[in-house]
Amino acid sequence: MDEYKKLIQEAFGESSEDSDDDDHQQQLEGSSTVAEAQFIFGENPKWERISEIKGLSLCRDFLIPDQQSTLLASILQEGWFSDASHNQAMRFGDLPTWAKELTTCIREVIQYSDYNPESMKKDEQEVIFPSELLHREPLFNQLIVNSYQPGEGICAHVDLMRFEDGIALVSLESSCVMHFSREVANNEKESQVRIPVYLTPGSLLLISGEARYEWKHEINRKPGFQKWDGLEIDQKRRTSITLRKLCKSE
Ligand SMILES: O=C(O)CCC(=O)C(=O)O
Ligand SMILES: [Fe+2]
Repeated sequence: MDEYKKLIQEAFGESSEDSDDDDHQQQLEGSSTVAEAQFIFGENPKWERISEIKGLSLCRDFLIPDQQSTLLASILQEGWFSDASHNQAMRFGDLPTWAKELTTCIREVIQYSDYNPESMKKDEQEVIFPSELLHREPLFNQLIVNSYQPGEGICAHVDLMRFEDGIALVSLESSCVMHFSREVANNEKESQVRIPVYLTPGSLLLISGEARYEWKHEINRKPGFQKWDGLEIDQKRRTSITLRKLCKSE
């Protein structure tokens, strides 16, 4: 992050870190620059490793509340969910401007976080997002927006093989617990390991490698599943954005 700050100061002078609400509001609307990324991510976006699952990284403070509102407004403006019976929208190829902007933000938050690939061992470098995936063009060309009403979830699944490795998931509105699960052989008996991941509004979850191919993920709304720190989550509407890249042969 220090390198990043130096870069911004060189390019835009000391005052480039000053920001007000208007600056925040504009981030997802216009084209992104290095300076803008600073406003979006605040000082130090922190990454959490989900230690049991290789290839799963969570950045809880990816979008500040103003950014979450702007992003949600852009989604609502698409009109996809104006009919209450619609709860999912899909786009392929040329994504809406706000989704391209979000993609730029995702690339930048990975590149400019405290995490420093040069000083890491090879296997640690894979923790956030493999660099060959981060530098592909486009990073993502498929988008799904899900709008979940209280009580709605998604069954355990591995994302389709028609999508490449490297998936990003941004959460808005109500928090939820996503469970990652897989079967393991234990003394010749199969058992299931299930790891809960708490997705708060504005968080970014990156899924690659083992997390993408060897673990299923689900949002189970049955009683007992939506609990965190012993407390039942107050479920309201939740909106999620999934960004992926289609395999070339498709
Ligand atoms: O809504 C979510 O957070 C997950 C969506 C998902 O798993 C998918 O679109 O494949
Ligand atoms: Fe999925």
